[in-house]
Amino acid sequence: MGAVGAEELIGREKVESASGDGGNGKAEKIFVSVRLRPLSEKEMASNDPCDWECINDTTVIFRSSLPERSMSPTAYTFDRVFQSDHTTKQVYQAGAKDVALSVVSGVNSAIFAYGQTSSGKTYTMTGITEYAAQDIYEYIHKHDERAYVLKFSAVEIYNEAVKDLLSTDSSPLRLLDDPEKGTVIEKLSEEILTDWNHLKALISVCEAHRKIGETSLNETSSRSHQILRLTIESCAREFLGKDNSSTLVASVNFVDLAGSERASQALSSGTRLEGYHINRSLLTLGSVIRKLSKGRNGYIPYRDSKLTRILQPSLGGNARTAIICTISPARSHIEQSRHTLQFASCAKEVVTSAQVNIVMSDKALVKHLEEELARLENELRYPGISPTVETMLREKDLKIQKMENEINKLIQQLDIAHSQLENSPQVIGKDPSSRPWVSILPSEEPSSTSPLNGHYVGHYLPPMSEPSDSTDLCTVSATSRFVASYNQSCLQTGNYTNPSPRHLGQNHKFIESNGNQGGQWIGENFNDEFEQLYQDVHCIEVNGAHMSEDSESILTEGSNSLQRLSVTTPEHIYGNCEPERQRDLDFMNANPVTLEQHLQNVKKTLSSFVEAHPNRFHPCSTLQDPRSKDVPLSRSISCRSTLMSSPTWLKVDNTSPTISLDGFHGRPEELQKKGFAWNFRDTIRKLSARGSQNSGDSTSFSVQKLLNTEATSSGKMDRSVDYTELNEMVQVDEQKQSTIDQDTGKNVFQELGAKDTAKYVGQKSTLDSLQPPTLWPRDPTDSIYMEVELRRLSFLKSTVSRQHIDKASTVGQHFTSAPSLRLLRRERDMLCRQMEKNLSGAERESLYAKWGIELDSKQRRLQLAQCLWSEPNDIEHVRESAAVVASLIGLLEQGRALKEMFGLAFSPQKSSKRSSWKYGLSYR
Ligand SMILES: Nc1ncnc2c1ncn2[C@@H]1O[C@H](COP(=O)(O)OP(=O)(O)OP(=O)(O)O)[C@@H](O)[C@H]1O
Repeated sequence: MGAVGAEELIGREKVESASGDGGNGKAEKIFVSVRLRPLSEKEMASNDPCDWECINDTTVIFRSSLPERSMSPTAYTFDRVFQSDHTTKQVYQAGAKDVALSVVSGVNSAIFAYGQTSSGKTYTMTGITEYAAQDIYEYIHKHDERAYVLKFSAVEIYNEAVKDLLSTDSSPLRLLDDPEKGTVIEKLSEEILTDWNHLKALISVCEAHRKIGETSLNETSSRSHQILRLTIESCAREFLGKDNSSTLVASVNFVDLAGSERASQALSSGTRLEGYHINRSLLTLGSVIRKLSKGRNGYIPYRDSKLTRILQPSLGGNARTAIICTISPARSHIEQSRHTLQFASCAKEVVTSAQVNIVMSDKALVKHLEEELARLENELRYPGISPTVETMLREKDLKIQKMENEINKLIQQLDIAHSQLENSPQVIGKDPSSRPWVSILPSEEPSSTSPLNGHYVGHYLPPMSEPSDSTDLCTVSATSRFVASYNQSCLQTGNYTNPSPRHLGQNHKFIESNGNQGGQWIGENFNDEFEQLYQDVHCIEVNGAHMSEDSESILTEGSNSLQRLSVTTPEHIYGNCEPERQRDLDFMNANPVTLEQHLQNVKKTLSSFVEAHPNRFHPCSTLQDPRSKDVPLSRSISCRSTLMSSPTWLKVDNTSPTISLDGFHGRPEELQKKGFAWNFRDTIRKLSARGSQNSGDSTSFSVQKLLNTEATSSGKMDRSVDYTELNEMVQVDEQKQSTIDQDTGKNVFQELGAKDTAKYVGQKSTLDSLQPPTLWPRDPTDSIYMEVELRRLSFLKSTVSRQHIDKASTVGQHFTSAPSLRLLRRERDMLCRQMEKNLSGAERESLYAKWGIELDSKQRRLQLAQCLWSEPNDIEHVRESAAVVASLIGLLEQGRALKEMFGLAFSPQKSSKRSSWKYGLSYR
């Protein structure tokens, strides 16, 4: 049995407690050893042979030369056996020290000496007590971090009377039953030890007081059971005297039992009476040990003797116990020796359950009870689960909760994406002739993606609900984000649950089609009309196909958004879907400020591009023979018409007498030098003056709003476009009616006309306080066009951004692209009318033949209109489409732009229906 330090013991106890034994301590068998003493002089003198021999450290055998005893059991095995030549110190170190020193760790312990009279019990226990006391003091001295208090008490049980060996009063002491402490000896004196010498002195006192007598075997036979109790209290010095301190308290009992004896071995009647009591108490002890060795079932007769009653904790209770059984090797004592060995054999089966005894202060006790309460509650919650598993379960619960929250978020995102996916194709598909660009603004998850902007750069306003519009990109983004997040969650949990086959399936199909087929994103859910819309988009975007690689690199490096402008190639928009998704993800996370910066980048890059490719981007470069195949693709004459109508559009502002033009960039410096700068302020002032005569609040559209929008987007004005601006912009439709001068009944635009417009354009430079763009189209009308377009883009981007924010807080706000489709249909109808009006039959037939339309087929003009822009990757086709459109639109009357041509209803509309105005402008 190796020595175990106090810390190790405490640690072991904690481990055991944590292992789920409920804190009842460690179950441990009594350590039993047997010690053979040498033959006494008397035994040797009588030639009493030695029949017992220790063959090893654990086994003692009986070697009898007598044939009648050879049948008896010959070997006994114990935890340790000591031969006659073993010293008491060796017995102590190997058979008692470990148990004895448990006391310094707060664990009760007991060392027993059991054997027949004169077998060497007192001889052994005296030495063990001394060695143990020495070691205890030595330990205390080595552990200065704790403060120790040692107390000593001693009793003897003589003829079933408990006597205090430290007291001169020989009156017996009563045994009391304490509900917490168990059996306590009433009025037992207890000495606080000062040092080792003090203990030795007290032990000497006990020896002096102990009842001894002379027997036939032992002249100084102990006639009583002696119990020397050393109690040790210890507390960490840092907590000494504090409320939250805790104290370890334990006792070690050194028990020197009286020797069993036969009545014949007693010399007098008095000793026979002592022997009776001794044997009786030892018989009870043997009975208790025997019962305990068979388990704790049934009645344990502790109370049958004062000895077993006092030693109850040490016998299968809260203590570590070691029993040293002493025997005489002499043949003459063979029966007592066998009886002792049988007792030892039972004792080694007895299990005790020692635990660290902690005495707490009230405060510490309260804290401990609270912790204990929490532990018990957890036990109730997780019955039969160890604290370690319980902690793991609690962590798992938290993880599961976190994942559930994440899944809920993802499902919400998926629902949004799904609703967007459903909205777009359904609505658009029902109305194939509507203008598709309308659909971008109502997007449930709008973003300021560049495709939106790109629609307005070309001469032909393409559908805004084309494949890469914000709605669908957001759908892709949201779906991608969902799939990624969901997969991540699944990876973390190891569980794959199908969140929503319907949602995932549809979105997945969408993603696949978008990623693999580029423009064929619509898939089977979209009809031919919508496919046509998509082609229309491409026919504008193919503009970029003319560009050089340099221009493309400018666009690529300049801004992500620019890649979605019409000046990019289709591949930029659709060809590589994955980067688009990532950009959209970024975009969706962007705040309005970021979007504004984004727009700024778009503008800068656009300007750079225009500067780098003035010829190709020249607005009037296509003002040639529209039927010529050499006409470079750019804005058609319809653009020019629109430009001419721009001042009219500006005239609608009549509500802001103090117009702030701080955000207006004005004309390019280059144009100012040429005298082409447009006096924007004067124009506004003039228009405002005219508008002020109109119908008050109904003419609430403010140019300043547009300017502010532009200013915001350009970062020169710290102002974001509020959603209310959209409503105000919507009212511009109503305002358009106000462009009908109330006094004259004439249309203001018509009144100003091209001449006024040209005049304004040709006047002085723009505001002095504003810096013009460094790069700007050289053509004055182009410049105006660009300004208008940029304001439109700003407004749209800001509005979409705002909608993106508002949408999060607005449930059930749905937008459709139906108006857009209607406008597209209207535009085609317009082209059909123009064909009939401006083209002769021969010209039309020529066109039909050229475009592969059978002359006898129905709706040939509509077929031709639908053929336009249908092959965006075919530059020749695009040129021819542009030529046809230019030929049709170019025959329009100057100054009367068609609203279908530019997405802006510059020209006044006669309809007084409020709703028509709203649709006419609010979604552009
Ligand atoms: N291991 C030993 N080595 C040498 N002498 C021993 C040994 N054990 C006991 N003795 C001697 O044997 C005698 C009896 O010992 P001891 O008094 O300790 O017996 P006991 O079991 O206490 O007897 P009792 O029960 O009557 O008190 C003593 O004189 C003691 O010195």
